[in-house]
Amino acid sequence: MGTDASCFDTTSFLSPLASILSTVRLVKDFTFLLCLINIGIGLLVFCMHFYQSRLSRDMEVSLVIRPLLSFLVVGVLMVWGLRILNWVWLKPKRLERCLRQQGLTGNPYRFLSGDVKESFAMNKQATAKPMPLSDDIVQYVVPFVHQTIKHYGKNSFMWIGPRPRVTILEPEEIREILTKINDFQKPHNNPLVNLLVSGLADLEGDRWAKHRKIINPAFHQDKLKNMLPAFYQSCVDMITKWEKMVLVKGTSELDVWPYLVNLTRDAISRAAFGSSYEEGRRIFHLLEDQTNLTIKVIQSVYIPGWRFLPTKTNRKMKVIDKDIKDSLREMIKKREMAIKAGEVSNDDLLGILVESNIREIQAHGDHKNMGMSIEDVIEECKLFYFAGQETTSVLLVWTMILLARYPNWQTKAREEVLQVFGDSKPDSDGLNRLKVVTMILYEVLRLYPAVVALGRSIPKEIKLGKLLLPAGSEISIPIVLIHHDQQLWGDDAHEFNPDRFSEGVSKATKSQVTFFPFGWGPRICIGQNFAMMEAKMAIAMIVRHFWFELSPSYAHSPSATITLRPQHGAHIILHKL
Ligand code: HEM
Repeated sequence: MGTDASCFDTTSFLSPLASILSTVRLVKDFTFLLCLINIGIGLLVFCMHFYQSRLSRDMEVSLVIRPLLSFLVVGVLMVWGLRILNWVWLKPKRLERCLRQQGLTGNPYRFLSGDVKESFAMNKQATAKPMPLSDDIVQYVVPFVHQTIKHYGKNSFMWIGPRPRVTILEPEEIREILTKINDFQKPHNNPLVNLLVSGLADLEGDRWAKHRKIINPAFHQDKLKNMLPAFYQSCVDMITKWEKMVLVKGTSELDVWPYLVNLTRDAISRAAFGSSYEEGRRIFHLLEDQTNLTIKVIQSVYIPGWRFLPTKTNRKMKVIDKDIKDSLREMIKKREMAIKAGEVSNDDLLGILVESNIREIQAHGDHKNMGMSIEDVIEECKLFYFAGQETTSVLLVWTMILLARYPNWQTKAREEVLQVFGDSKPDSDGLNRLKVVTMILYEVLRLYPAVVALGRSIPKEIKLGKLLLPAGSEISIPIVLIHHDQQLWGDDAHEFNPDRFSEGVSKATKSQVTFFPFGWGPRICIGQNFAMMEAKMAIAMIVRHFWFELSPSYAHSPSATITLRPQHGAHIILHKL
């Protein structure tokens, strides 16, 4: 599924969201936090007075209780005060000293908000109007990171509120961070984001390993083959709509973005829930409503515990959450029973996941703890939607935009597709043989990575190259910057040139970690083959049916809002072939 506010240094897949949200709210939240503390103190004092008066009236109280109560209150206040002081000032200053002593530079710590305000302002300015039609997007997509590196150099850090975040650009260090997953963990700053997504992308340690092991089989290449009909049907539905549009004049102008979003939503609904597709779709719609509500809540105010208050939105969210969980629980139970009774073939993600879970439990002598609980499976199903849907639609939309801008590559893709499939239905062998289409998709992922940055937290002091990173600091790996680095990719780093992948990824990267749109190491995206298969199917079907070009009304504005979306859509003119 942000770092500086704009760039979504994320942590988990969804951490882009987490980071943005946490940074946005920070300043406002502190005010609210103080209010809460004040109210708490008020209540405490009131209770004290109440007790004191009762005690003195009723029992002519002992002189022991009064000082004891006062002592208790003062003690609690002092502990809280110190904790807050440490959080907002002492700790950030200590971390800052530690980083500066090692030669890292960045803005001085600004009370509580750090670089957040500036970062947001720059982001707002960068997306206020469309950028020129070029693929040199870094300064528009992550303006604050770009400016920080320009000003302070590559060894720099920035402030996400009171947390310093060190930017890492060296491929060897990136390799180390993404390999040592227990030392460099996903940031878990915002509990509200867990309302939306938990599961694999958010777990650590043994629980992560257990879930990954059980979920892995669902994404094996041989299982993905069985999901092709789901991808195919979703593409046919979209192409049929487009064909109707071009029927009369042979050409039509449209914003393809919402159609591609719909395509990937349909594809994941079918692939995840197969026969229960309609119910799956309903759940995904509920999840979408839930996402919007959560974003609204988090962006306006964040108070610890706020989500438990019975506000209108909170109540609505709870109803949706219950609806989603009840439906998923019902579906999962039915599946479990059917699988145990040997009734269904398990071609969809849910079936394979449930089956793999049952196998894991049986392999450990029916020990339920060795598998995932129903609640765990529910969270993983929700995650498939989040992690898998938006990212893939982003890949497709930038592919269409770039192929519209580079008709020579569109022609090459079409020629290859026609040569491999002719008029027949794309199958998995054929999709695996699409070399040009694969090169194009890689180059799109290089220039426009759906996830623009990864984030990691440092739970314990750790050495990284020459640096000794203090516990409590964070790391940002700005994927988009590394993908556009001229020292790593050559002078044409900002240009669309799929040829650079003609001999595969290892050759193009010289086996360095310089291309990692799906992450890298043990926590690499579990759905990358799923996404690539779906994207190849969609692009193959589109280029076979249509020739397309950019509409004059297209406004180029890549914007890192959760993922790297086209802010003003993707206006394309379709021509029937
Ligand atoms: C173009 C499409 C996609 C892109 C660019 C993408 C990108 C990523 C990235 C960068 C990560 C690593 C995050 C990190 O290390 O902090 C990730 C993790 C993950 N992705 Fe994807 N993803 C895509 C499609 C999918 C799909 C289709 C699914 C599932 C249906 C999926 C499920 C996941 C999961 C579960 C994780 C967490 C893995 C773990 O922590 O073990 N992704 N993805």
